[in-house]
Formats: sequence, structure tokens, C-alpha cells
Amino acid sequence: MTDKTLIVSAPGKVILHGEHAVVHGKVALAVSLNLRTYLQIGLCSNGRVQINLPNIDTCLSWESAALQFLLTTIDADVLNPKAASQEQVDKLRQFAGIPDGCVDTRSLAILCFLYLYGAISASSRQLPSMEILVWSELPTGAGLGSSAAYSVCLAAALLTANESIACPVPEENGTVRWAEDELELINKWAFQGEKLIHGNPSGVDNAVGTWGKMSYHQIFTLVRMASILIIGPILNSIDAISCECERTLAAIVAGDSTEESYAVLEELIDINQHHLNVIGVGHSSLDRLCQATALHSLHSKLTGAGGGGCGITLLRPDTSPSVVEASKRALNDMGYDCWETNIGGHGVSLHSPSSLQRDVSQLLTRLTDCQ
Ligand SMILES: Nc1ncnc2c1ncn2[C@@H]1O[C@H](COP(=O)(O)OP(=O)(O)O)[C@@H](O)[C@H]1O
Ligand SMILES: C[C@@](O)(CCOP(=O)(O)O)CC(=O)O
Ligand SMILES: [Mg+2]
Repeated sequence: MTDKTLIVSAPGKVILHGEHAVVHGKVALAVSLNLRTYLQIGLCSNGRVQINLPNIDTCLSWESAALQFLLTTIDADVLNPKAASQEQVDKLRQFAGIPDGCVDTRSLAILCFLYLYGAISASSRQLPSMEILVWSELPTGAGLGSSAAYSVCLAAALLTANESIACPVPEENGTVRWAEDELELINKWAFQGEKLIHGNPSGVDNAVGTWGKMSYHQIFTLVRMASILIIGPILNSIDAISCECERTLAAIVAGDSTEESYAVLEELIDINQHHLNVIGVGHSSLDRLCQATALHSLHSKLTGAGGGGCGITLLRPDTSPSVVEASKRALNDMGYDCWETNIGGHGVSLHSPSSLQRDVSQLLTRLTDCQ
């Protein structure tokens, strides 16, 4: 058991194309964002387990003894992650006082923590006393993958703390990542956490949180439902959109872009936005967002689960800053928040404290002090 305080972080994601379709086995194109979730974990000897989640105004603490039931309830092999059974979920809910069917932000975050903590500790038959603090730059529940970043951070921190994976030492001012097989294990456990939050996730979000950069993802877990016959052609079209977008982006990255490349990207965004509305995951507020940016000749679509949440707008290299500013002003006036982000942030990482940006470091210190 490592006795150091560890700080890990994982990026959020944005799905360029393929949300929802990916759950039905189609291709999704997702990229990591430069907005991250940070987790600080410290092992202690006070016989307690504490988790502090300031983004959702939650701080809970239990006697380790009260958590012993986890070892009898969860019979997991740390190297072979598996999903929580319904019986296990029921026991965790009962323990945490979460009524059946309750899926509020706090309940889901606690269920996810309790399962990952119990399952990852089960092999060593020990429940370490620890303090965990999770803070995120990502909006919660808005389509930017905050749940996956949370699950990835928890999986990485808990696996490292109980030495199921190595604890690489970052250089001063530096960050390090784990070996590929260890990242695989982090990703698999994070996926089990995502299942508790999402029910039937595709696995795209946790893969981006783990590996970062761009992920071209196709998962062959076809969900059978009657309406799939009707929406099948739309899902196939979304699949083709993801593939065409990937080809166009690859050409841009390779320096083979033409005037037309960006026009293609814009057209793909418009078509997909219509498709997402047709399959019923749009929202009038997202339509208004698309209309507002269209007035400035910018193209937008919803991203993530939809039904509210975030939209993305493509800024071409030749989009003038005044157009960006004018669209942001218009959106702000309509009550939207805007983030100008970069894509391609690195995947889950372990930080030396001095490598953190000053504002993040100060915030973690402040939040630790008031625990
Ligand atoms: N920083 C955080 N602290 C605590 N819980 C979090 C945090 N970020 C995400 N979560 C959990 O993830 C859920 C949001 O996930 P989800 O609805 O999938 O939206 P998103 O698009 O942001 O992933 C929250 O309800 C909460 O349970
Ligand atoms: C709708 C979906 O494709 C993306 C959901 O993304 P988010 O949780 O809204 O960030 C579901 C999934 O891929 O698991
Ligand atoms: Mg999510």
C-alpha cells in the first residue's frame, strides 16, 4: 500500500460524431478536451474513509468497520473487472440510504465510488482508510464526459493506492502515465463505474478519459429494439458521417486540407444535427443554439447524450476573432455559457504537486484544508 498523497487527473471528452449511434454498434469519433477532473487521494490511519465531492456539494465519511460488508458483498478479482450485479447495487443503495430508482447526481457518484472502492479492495481483503477529494473543471451532466473522467480518476487512484498497478514517480514539475496494460485495467474498471452512472454506456467516454487524444471507436454490442428497424438507416448514415469526418480530419492533420475540407466538416455537422433530432435526442435549446451560430455562418450540433447539455461549434482557422466574439456575445445574451476549448488533452495521468497549474493547486489545497 503506497503511503503517499497522489494526484491524478483525466480529461473530459467531446463527441464530434456518433453519439447514441455508438451504443448500437456504429462508429463514434471522440476527442479529449483540455478540461480535466482532478482527484487527490491520501491514505490515512484514522480508520475512516472520506470522499469529498465539492462540485456536487457532497462530503461523506464512514468508519472503515462500517464498510466491511463490502468485502462479503463484492467478490471481485481486481485483474478481471466485472459489473456490479443487481443484488450488489441493492446492498450499496441500502447502505448509502439511496431509495430504489433514485438517480440524482449525488446518489450515482456515491454508488460508483462504493462499488469501485469495494471491488478494487476485494482481492486484498483489506479496506484501506483514505481521504479522497475530486474536483472538476468540467460541467457535470452536460455531455462532456464528467462521469467518465470521475470513474477513470477513481479507478486509477484506487488501483495505484492498493498496488494493483505501479505507482510511477513523476519528475518534479512533471506528469507520468501508466504502462499500456495498466491503462487497459484502469479503463476496464472505469467502464464498470460508468455502468453504474449510465446503465448502458458504449465505453467511448472512459476510453477517451484513459487514453486521451482522438478515439475512433466501434463497439459491437448491438442493442435490440423494435425501433432499430426504423432508425437503422439513420444510424448507418451517422456511421458514414463519423468515417467521413475522420478521413477529412486526417487530411487536415496531414497538411492535405483544401478550402473544401472545412466545408465538408460543416456539412457533416449540419446533417448529423438533423439526424439527432430525428432520433429524438435533440432539444429546442440546442436548436436555438444552432440557429444563433448559423447567423454568424458557424455550424453547430449537440454533443453527448443531448436532450439539453452541450453543443459544439466548429471554428475554422479562417474564422475571424470578431465573429467568434460576436457569436459568444449572442449566446451569452441568450443565457448560454461558452467554453473556447482545445482538443487532444492527454489521458489519465499522475501529477507531481508542482506540475499542477497554480489555480488548480491552490484550489485543491483550499478544499483539503476545509475538509
Ligand atoms: N466532479 C464530480 N464529482 C462528483 N460526481 C461527479 C463529478 N463529475 C461527474 N460526476 C458524476 O457523473 C454524473 C454525470 O454524468 P452524466 O450524466 O453521464 O453526464 P456527463 O455528460 O457529464 O458525463 C453525475 O451525476 C455524478 O454522479
Ligand atoms: C449518448 C452517448 O453516446 C454519449 C453520452 O455522453 P455524455 O454522458 O452525455 O457525456 C452514450 C454512450 O456512448 O455511452
Ligand atoms: Mg457521462
